[in-house]
Amino acid sequence: MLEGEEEIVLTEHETLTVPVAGVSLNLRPDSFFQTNTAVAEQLYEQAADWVAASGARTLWDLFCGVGGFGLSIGARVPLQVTGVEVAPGAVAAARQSAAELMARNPLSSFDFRVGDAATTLRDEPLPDVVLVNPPRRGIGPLAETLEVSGVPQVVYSSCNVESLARDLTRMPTYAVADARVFDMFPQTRHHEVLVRLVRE
Ligand SMILES: C[S@@+](CC[C@H](N)C(=O)[O-])C[C@H]1O[C@@H](n2cnc3c(N)ncnc32)[C@H](O)[C@@H]1O
Repeated sequence: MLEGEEEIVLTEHETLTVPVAGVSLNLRPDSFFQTNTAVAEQLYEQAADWVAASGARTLWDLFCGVGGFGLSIGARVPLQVTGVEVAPGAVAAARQSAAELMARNPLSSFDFRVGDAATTLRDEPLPDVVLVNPPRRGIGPLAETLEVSGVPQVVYSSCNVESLARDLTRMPTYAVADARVFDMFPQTRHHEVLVRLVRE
């Protein structure tokens, strides 16, 4: 703000609340959020269907952003959810949403941490399902880590089929059990793909 200018406060709220798939997500200016809320809801619900059917009790939500996957799945399925995200503002938003969800629906527990998805949980007991939703570059070295980990199931949400295909070649002991395409970016050549991988 320049000297002499008057500060105009548009809102006292620090977050924008968006209802998606049974949860109220808190968004901040410095946090990623899916560009198409209606399609994000379908994406989160499909992931929740797969996790519910698997009988999982523990879930890692890696590259969790403001927690959309973990919170919406945990709102439907009793789970211990651990989320990891590199952006501190997004983690603060996820923690706020988790506290609000648990106050009205204490079905699951949530632990959102700031850190690198590839390394933050390396000393923790493995979960039943790892969900990954990386940036366009894909999961990189985390593919090899998952390959040797023994995690029975991975749900991979990707906005770039090229990096998805590259990452899957690094995880040969996983077979694609289900896959679904989402028109997240209408009238572009881009789309979101959700894949369920099971260890053979
Ligand atoms: C495609 S967004 C997914 C966000 C979230 N899953 C959702 O549904 O809104 C990818 C996220 O990964 C985060 N990220 C990028 N590199 C990371 C890393 N090395 N470790 C953890 N998170 C990372 C970004 O900040 C971004 O929030």
